[in-house]
Amino acid sequence: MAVSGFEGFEKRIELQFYGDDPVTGKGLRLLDFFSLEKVLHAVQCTVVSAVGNKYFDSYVLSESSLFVYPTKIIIKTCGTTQLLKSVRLLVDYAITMGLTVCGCRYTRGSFIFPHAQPYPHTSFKEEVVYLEENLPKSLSCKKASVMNSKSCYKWHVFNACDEEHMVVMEDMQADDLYTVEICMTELDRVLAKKFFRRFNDGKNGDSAGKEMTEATGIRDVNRNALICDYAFDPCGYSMNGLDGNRYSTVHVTPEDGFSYASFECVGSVYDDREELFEFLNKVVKVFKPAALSVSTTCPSGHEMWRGVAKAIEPLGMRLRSRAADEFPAAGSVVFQTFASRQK
Ligand SMILES: C[S@+](CC[C@H](N)C(=O)[O-])C[C@H]1O[C@@H](n2cnc3c(N)ncnc32)[C@H](O)[C@@H]1O
Repeated sequence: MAVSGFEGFEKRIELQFYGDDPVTGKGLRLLDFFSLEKVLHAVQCTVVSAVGNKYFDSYVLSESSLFVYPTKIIIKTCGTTQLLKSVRLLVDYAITMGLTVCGCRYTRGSFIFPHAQPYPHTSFKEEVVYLEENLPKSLSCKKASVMNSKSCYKWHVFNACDEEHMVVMEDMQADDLYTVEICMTELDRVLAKKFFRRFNDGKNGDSAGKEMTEATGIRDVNRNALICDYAFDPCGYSMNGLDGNRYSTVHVTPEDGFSYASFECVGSVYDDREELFEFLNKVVKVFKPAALSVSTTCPSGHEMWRGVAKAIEPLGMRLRSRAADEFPAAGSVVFQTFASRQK
């Protein structure tokens, strides 16, 4: 942990591949655990809990989460982890499995303790240079952007894709997927206390995690999800939810002074949107943050951000800023920030 406090804001990378054997259809899910551990060792985190289903494997990490699909991998890490060190290793492992990387998306908010971040996370510029040096040259359609807000929190996005597969990727986007990433700070103190373990509770990380999932209301966000949860000692909480081929994930740093919680989920733009808006509404109620940002990534033209704002505003949150940008193959990213009306 940094001398100052724990950095809750996560770094997130998503790598997309092609070349999966249609017979097994397992792709990256066949990567052995030893190799995954090597990747995580480079990033400086470990697996604390894991569960998979028919569609993907999910891992709760000592610093956030990892999701492995046949042709997609998503790693989200917080603290002072060196997430980008995973890129070269993953691309190389994938080659040995007959898979080729064709897309990369890196996103993060603004760190609370930027000076505690190690290379290559010392600045966004450094991160972009590092990504460009470690991704294959074939990912030539690139764009890096810092999306501003009225507060000190900004949204950093780097996107790269292979020109040859851009059409395929755009088709895949067109068929559907959105990602919603919420970052909450200055959590309600009473609610944040629920993410502290009781002294000598006689539980382990898994059983204490289960208890927190129920006691905090996180279990009610999506009752259909299979949940893999973990409570850290003396405080902190992480969970992955699996609902068919969709994941959701929650991470909590409850310490006063740098409290932070995040929620992320994926889905199809053709799903029932009311369900998503209900999830968002329930999650924000679990934390009642003073400040919140939401980044919505989806195929251009779907305007999911409108409903996202409508779900959050009735919870005593006022929209402070909105920024939008377009990225090759990834579609449109809309970054919205909100502040509690009570502040
Ligand atoms: C890993 S969790 C959740 C991460 C998430 N990105 C976040 O900060 O919201 C981080 C919380 O767990 C606490 N924690 C306790 N032991 C930890 C450990 N061994 N590794 C990482 N975090 C730990 C931290 O102090 C912090 O409150």
